[in-house]
Amino acid sequence: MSEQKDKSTTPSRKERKLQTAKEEKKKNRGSGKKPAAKRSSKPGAGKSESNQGAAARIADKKKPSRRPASSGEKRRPATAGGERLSPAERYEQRQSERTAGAPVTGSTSGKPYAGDKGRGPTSGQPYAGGKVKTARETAERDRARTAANAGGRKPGTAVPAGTGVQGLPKAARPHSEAAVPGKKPQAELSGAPKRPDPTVPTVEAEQIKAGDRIVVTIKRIGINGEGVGYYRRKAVFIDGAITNEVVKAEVIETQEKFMKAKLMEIEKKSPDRVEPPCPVFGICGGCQIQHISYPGQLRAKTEIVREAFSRYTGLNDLKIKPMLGMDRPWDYRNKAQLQVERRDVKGSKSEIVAGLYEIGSHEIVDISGCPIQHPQVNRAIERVKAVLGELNIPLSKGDSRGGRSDIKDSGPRKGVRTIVVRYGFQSEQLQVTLVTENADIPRQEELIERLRLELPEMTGLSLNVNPLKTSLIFGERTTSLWGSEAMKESLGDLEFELSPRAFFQLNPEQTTKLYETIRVAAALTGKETVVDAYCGTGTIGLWLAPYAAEVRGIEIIPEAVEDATRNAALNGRDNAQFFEGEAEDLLPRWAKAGLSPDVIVADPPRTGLDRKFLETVLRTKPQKFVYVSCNPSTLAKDCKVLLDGGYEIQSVQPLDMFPQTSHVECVTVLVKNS
Ligand SMILES: C[S@@+](CC[C@H](N)C(=O)[O-])C[C@H]1O[C@@H](n2cnc3c(N)ncnc32)[C@H](O)[C@@H]1O
Repeated sequence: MSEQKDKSTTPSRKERKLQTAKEEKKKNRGSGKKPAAKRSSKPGAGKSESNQGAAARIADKKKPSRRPASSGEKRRPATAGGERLSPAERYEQRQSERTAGAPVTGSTSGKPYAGDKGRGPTSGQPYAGGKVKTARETAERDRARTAANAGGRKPGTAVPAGTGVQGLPKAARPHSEAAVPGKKPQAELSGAPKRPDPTVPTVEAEQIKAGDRIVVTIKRIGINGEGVGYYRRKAVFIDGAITNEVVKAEVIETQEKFMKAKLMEIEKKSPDRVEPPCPVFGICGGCQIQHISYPGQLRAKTEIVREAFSRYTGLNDLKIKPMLGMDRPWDYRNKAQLQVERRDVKGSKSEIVAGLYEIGSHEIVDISGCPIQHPQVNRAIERVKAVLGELNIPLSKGDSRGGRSDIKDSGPRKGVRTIVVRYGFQSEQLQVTLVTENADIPRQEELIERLRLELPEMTGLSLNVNPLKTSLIFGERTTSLWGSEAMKESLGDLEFELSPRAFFQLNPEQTTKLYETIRVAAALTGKETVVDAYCGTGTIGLWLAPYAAEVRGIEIIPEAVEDATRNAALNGRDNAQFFEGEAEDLLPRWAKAGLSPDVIVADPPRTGLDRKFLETVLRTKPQKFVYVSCNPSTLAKDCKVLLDGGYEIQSVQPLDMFPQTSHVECVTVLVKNS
């Protein structure tokens, strides 16, 4: 009994320790200090209080967000250059800097190139214009997904994000610098397949599974802007990695001939790496290579062209002319086609979001203030959004009255699905087209009145009806709601009228360089018959007409052909005629009827030339074939057919029509073998 009493009144050693800790906690409460027991259990115990405080501040600074990281969320530490942050984290970090009133980093407004600092807003305002909430949501979801993926790896190969290859058990390390201390990581050698080092444990490419981590040296930039390296001769595609970088990446997909991997860490950073200025870079699918300096982009694109020709034609030492770039590779797009959605916002009614689909999904990413679109285009999009919201015009997405396209059987889809805005850099005219599921838009008079008031530069408002669930923006039917359906724009000495559905090059500054390159390449003497295939509104044909005997254009969109015919008259080019039809159908018919063009210029969509069209070229044998292409792969494949059919390549001139994206335009001249 007494013993029992003693036991209950005399604290045990464990209880005493607990009591001391409790007392210390109580003492420290208010001062913010951690209990000594806790402090001493950490490495670095014994540091002075001021050191502890400094360490805590640095850690705080490194937090990309002011929001506390949710439990279970794993954060990769940011290096000084920020290169370990995912785009979503980078976005969040920048957002918190901006909210804190810090200047927007990297503004080189008015300077040539983005330089190594990237580019801030030319207008001196943040890009997102305060309308970044939706992008932030997407960024958060992206981070949550990353955290979820990190938790779902297989035991044995799983390593927490940030631990890199060293976190793998030795046997599972595919290319581990830890495998043989002091040795160069084998993966650094992996790009150039060399004899395997027998002292390094190796894992064959076939054994690699999703979730494994590998170290790869990036050899080049691929056609979609991804870094391309090799793991034991197998190609690895890694988004966000740059040529000559050594990166740690987590495999996300394995196929027989290639793997896809996610960039985890950069071991050796390229001097071409810059901070992408756009907050939604890496989330929105619009740009792919904002993280590469502009000179680096031009080099990468030249390599894309070289690689395509080498792969598809076998021409390994083809001479490619120096890329024609821009002095200021921003604000260049004269047109935006953005999907719209009405979203609920806590505490207020709803907001309208306009943007592009997130990479690999049907979620719209808000791209307000897009840095590659002309500021007038951005401004017009904001105004149209505001008016649609103010008048409560039904939208096809996220609008219960119209049915929701993202919810099955939620009713018919009715309402605006896309806003299309095109701005004339020379004419300063603005064309606005709303693409809807049906032509039945309510409050049309008010809509016209409000838009005219908000956008005095608007010269035409049209409605295009596209009821189909398709990736094509426009439907067949366009009606003018107000003003002139076609807008005016000029290039060089030429004036053009452009209907809403008609193609017009997106980058006017580069377009004049493109057309001049074609003119010089065609080297016309005034005697030639020229075919302008895939002619759009007749721009190339009309550019060449003064130097040719006759120009015939072919175009599939009827309104564009009408524009081209009007444009010929407008510019007094009476030796140019334009025809509606498919190039692969009309050219053979003309050839059959006896037409024998001296020069054919073809500027097809990304899919390239139709086989029937190519066969007709080989049959009619023009002296010169000028191939204008925005897709090096289809260009090179089609050139192979022409090379095999008796042509040779005279010149390849790449041109940067789409800075910050991986797209590249090329003018390739083929001549008949003598
Ligand atoms: C890349 S754009 C070039 C337009 C024009 N050359 C220019 O510089 O503005 C391609 C054009 O080909 C048209 N097109 C697409 N498929 C076609 C086909 N099978 N036959 C004729 N034209 C076609 C498109 O409507 C578009 O106007």
